[in-house]
Amino acid sequence: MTLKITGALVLGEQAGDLYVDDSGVLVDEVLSPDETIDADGLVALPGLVDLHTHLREPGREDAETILSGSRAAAMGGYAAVLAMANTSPVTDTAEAALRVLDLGREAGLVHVQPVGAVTRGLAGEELAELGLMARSRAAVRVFSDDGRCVHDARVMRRALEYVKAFGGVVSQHAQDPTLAGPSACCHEGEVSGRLGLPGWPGVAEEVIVARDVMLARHTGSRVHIAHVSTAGSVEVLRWAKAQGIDVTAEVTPHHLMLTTDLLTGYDPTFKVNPPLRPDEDVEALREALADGTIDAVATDHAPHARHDKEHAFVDAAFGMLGLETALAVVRTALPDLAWADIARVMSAAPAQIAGLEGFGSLDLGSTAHVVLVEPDATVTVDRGASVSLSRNNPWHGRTLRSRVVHTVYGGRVTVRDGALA
Ligand SMILES: NC(=O)N[C@@H](CC(=O)O)C(=O)O
Ligand SMILES: [Zn+2]
Ligand SMILES: [Zn+2]
Repeated sequence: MTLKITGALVLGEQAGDLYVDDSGVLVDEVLSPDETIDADGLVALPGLVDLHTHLREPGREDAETILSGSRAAAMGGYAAVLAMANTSPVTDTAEAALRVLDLGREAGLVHVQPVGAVTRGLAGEELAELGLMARSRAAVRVFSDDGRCVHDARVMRRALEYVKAFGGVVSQHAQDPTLAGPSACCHEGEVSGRLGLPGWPGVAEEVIVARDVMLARHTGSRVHIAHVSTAGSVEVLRWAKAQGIDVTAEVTPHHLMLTTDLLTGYDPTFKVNPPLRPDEDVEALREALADGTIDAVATDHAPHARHDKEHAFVDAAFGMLGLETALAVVRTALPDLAWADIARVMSAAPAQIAGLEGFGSLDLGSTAHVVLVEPDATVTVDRGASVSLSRNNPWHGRTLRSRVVHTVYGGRVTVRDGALA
C-alpha cells in the first residue's frame, strides 16, 4: 500500500508532497500511489509521541484498554505512547512489559511502549526487574513509579545507577509524601483555603526535583521529571541544565492552560496530580516550554470510570483525559509557538528521551508516522464524542484551536478526515 500526501505545509513551512512506499517508509517519490491524501492547507508534523499515558490495562479495563487508549492516541495524532506501569498487576517484570507491548501491536494503531516500574509493586522499596525488562523484546528504557514518588533517596540513587548501564532513564513523579499529606487533593494556597480543601504546596514537588537533579549529577545518570507543575521546579531545572546535569522534563497540556480557580465549583473533573496551580506557575511553564527548559509535552492521559470520579472532591480519583486534545491545547495555550517547535516538544524530543528509534522525524528514509493538522480550525470539545472509555474530560465545552485531520502510522492511515479509519 503506497501513499501520496499532496500540498502539506511540512513542519508549517513550505508546501510539498510526501510519499510513502509499500514498506511504510518516507521516500522522494512513488509513481502511482494506491492512495492520495489532499493535504492542501494542512500542516504535516511527525507522528506525536507521548511520554506519559495511562492505558489502565491490565486491571481497569472499565476505564480504558490498550485498544481504546490507542484509538484516542491515533485521534490525537499520536504514533507512539509510553504506557505507565501503575496497572494491576503493575508492569514490574519482563512478562508484564511484553504483554503490554503485544496488546499494543494487536491494536495496531500506535506503538505502545511499556514503561517499567522502578520498584516492585510500586511499593518504593525493592527495585523491580529493571535489567530483565530492558533486555527483553520490549526493550524498556523508561522506568517510573508514576502515581507515586520514588521518595527514598537511596532507592532513587540505586535505580539511577542501574539504568545507566543500558541508557535508561527514571521518570520521577516528584511529590514528597511528607509534604503532600495523604488527604491533599489540590494546590495549597488561597483557593484551597477558601474552599476548605486540604492542599499540597509547590515545594513538595520542588524539593524532589532538586534532590533528583543532584542524584543525577552524583550518579552521572539520566533523570526525567514527569508533569512539572511549578515555577520553582522550572528554576531548579534551568539551573541544573546550565550545570550540564542530564535532566529532562515534561509538562502536561492541562498545566499549560488550566488554573486552580477552576476548583471553585468542586468539580472532580479538575482534580489531578499534580494539582492545577495558580496563574504564575502556568505562565512560568509556558515560558519554560518555549525556551527549552522543559523538553516535552506529555499528556498524562488518566482515564477514570464514573464510579471513581463522581464523588465529593476529596474522595474522587486524580486524573484527566488528554490524548485527543493535547495538540489543540498546546496550539491554543502557545499560539506563537512555531510548528517546528511543536514537532520538537511533542514528537522529536519525547522520542529521544524515551530512546524510541524511528519516531520524531519526517526526513526521507524515516518510517512514515505523520499527522496532518488543520492549523486554524476551531473546535468545541464534546466529551461524548471521545473514543476513550472514560468521560473525565476537563476540556468539555471549551473551544480549542487546530484540529487533527489525518494520522498515518507506519505508512497506514489510522485516522482519516477526523475519524478512525
Ligand atoms: N495524574 C493523575 O492525576 N493520575 C494518574 C497518576 C499520576 O500521573 O500521578 C493516574 O494514574 O490516574
Ligand atoms: Zn504522576
Ligand atoms: Zn501519570
